[in-house]
Amino acid sequence: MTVLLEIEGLGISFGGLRAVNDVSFRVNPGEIVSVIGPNGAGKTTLFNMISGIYKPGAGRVRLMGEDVTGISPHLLARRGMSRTFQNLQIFQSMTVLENAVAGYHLQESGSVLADLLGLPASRRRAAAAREGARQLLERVDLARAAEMEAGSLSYGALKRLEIARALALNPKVLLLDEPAAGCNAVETEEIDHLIAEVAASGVAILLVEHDMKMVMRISRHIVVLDHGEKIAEGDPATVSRNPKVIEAYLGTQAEDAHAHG
Ligand SMILES: Nc1ncnc2c1ncn2[C@@H]1O[C@H](COP(=O)(O)OP(=O)(O)OP(=O)(O)O)[C@@H](O)[C@H]1O
Repeated sequence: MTVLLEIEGLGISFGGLRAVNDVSFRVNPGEIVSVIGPNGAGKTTLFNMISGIYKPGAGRVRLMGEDVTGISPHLLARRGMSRTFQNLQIFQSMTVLENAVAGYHLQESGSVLADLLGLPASRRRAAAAREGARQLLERVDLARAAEMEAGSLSYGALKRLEIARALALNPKVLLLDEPAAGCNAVETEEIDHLIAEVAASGVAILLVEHDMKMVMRISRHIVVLDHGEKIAEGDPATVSRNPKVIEAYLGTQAEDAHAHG
């Protein structure tokens, strides 16, 4: 089977702090892999290295076998990796449809001048983007909200809109940064279904998520970080029984209790 995303020995330091050290794992087509770990474990930093926001100090990122280490996020998007952000990147005063259309801009190779002049090729591109965006909204169950202002959507719907926008690039690999953060149980379940459906279409999904129930429910494979190191990986049942994992989580609870008590 083709490995879609391969992380090998990834590491980075900030000043003297090793935020991530020697982390390796793979994500295959159709797989949902989650990265978990206590606060400050290095999850966001790892994500930022994979998605080209930080240049790794060590290690390689391979996308469909090609070395893409340190390539900028928009070039990665064109090569088949797209991501969502923990803090929503939705344009609140635009309509839901316009937000979905915005997802197509990264894909466009035509010139800005051609767009300004309204040349036939750019008009065709705009029409295709609108049509694609409508289909995406169907897929994330937001078709009926297409003409609404994005700012008026519920939080769960906004999260689905953000996933729709990432899907506009037709990614092979999708990185989701806390897709269920701030969502209630019903919204989380809707996002669960959407992620499972996207994975079933063959996309490799990597997610960082604090909602442990969701992680255990939907992940095929879990990578556990603590203090920047990979301390365990495996299927949900194996990982949740691992003494190192239990200790890492209980350890932070004890530190928190100490800090607050
Ligand atoms: N830009 C930065 N400069 C300096 N230190 C950083 C930077 N980004 C992260 N760190 C440090 O690196 C470590 C890992 O942080 P990171 O945010 O990746 O953890 P996390 O697992 O995502 O945490 P959380 O669950 O709280 O989001 C922490 O000690 C953090 O303080």
